Amino acid sequence: MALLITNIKELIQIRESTIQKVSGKEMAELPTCKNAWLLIEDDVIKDFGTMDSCPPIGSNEHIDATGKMVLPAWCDSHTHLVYAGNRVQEFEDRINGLSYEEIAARGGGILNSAKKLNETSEDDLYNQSCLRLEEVMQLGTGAIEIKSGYGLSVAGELKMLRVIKRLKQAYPIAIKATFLGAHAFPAEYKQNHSGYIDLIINEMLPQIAEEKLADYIDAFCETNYFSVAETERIMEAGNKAGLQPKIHVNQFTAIDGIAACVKHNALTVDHLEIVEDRDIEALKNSNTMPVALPGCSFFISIPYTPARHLLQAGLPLALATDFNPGTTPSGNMNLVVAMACIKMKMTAEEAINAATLNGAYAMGLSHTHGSITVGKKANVIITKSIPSYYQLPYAFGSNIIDTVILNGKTL
Ligand SMILES: N=CN[C@@H](CCC(=O)O)C(=O)O
Ligand SMILES: [Zn+2]
Repeated sequence: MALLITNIKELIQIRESTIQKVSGKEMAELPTCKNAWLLIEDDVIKDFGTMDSCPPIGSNEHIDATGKMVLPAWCDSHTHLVYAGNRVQEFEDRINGLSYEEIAARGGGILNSAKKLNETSEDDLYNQSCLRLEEVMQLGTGAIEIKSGYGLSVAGELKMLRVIKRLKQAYPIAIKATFLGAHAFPAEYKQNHSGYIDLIINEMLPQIAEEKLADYIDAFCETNYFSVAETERIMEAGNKAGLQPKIHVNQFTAIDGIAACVKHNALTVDHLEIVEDRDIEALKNSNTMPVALPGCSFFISIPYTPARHLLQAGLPLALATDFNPGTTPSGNMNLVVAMACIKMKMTAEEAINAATLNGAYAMGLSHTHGSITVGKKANVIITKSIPSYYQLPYAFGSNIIDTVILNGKTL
């Protein structure tokens, strides 16, 4: 089954397969091809070029993309899309003056979501999660990471990860699962941190590894959550079980967690709203990808990740949504790209690189996703007729998407 897209005004993010991520100054370059065609065969990109070399339409399915642009589907490397219910009440409390930390200290926040999740059946949780996944696919996301972390009990964490497994089997989007048992300490372990970490390492992890339910391991390394030493225990155990770390760190405070993450070969360090020079030094010459989550900064009014400092230091950066009920109830990568340009002063080229190729790297998927490359998955967005790709951040909030194609099939 082949699909030929012709007369593409601009084919965006065309790369050789050897490029797995872009860093520093390289992020300002977004290779494109004007007046282009793209041939998709089954679920992969077969070839592309300029219209003067366009193959005949013949028996291929055909889309005429006159005036429209084509880019790789978004790669959202950090979400908590599987959750039960919502936290609208806390949103109202914050409007009325409480901070995220104050709400968490009163037993709200992550523990509130954990209570709801443990009272929800697996089927109900799956059905709620399907709706969110379908929504983000329509918004152009073609690869996504989903975390556990609202179970905080053996049964709850396994329930979340089994739901993620069912989503993987049911949808054409690429999904990576991350085990986030170390998201918060359940109330009964508040005075017994090592007891809860023992539960994670000795009870949860072996079952998760046995059932192959997770690809990565995560922890919330933060003041009042998991200390650097506690996070190191989690990372060590994860690495031993074959789960590479992807860690929440530097969201509210800088406590030298980033250096520890690099030491333990973390694939990503995520949030980084508060970054010290020593954090940047720790990331230099490492394979660890920093991930910014501007939707979280926007929603709970905290600083934005200092993208310009990271890029000036020659580091790469990925952008993701952080879709979750507490700090970011939105999985819209288009809005994330716009916020990165508007609030973090990233150029559209940098933001698109961060939300595609570098996002794919942040899920270990850059060999198959994140760029228009012969042999990669045919996951593309066809835009509406737009004057330039700057329309995306400029007309923030407008829907510029005409068609989403995942694994070669139109949604
Ligand atoms: N910071 C930790 N975890 C989530 C928020 C979780 C919640 O509030 O439910 C985040 O990435 O922002
Ligand atoms: Zn998160």
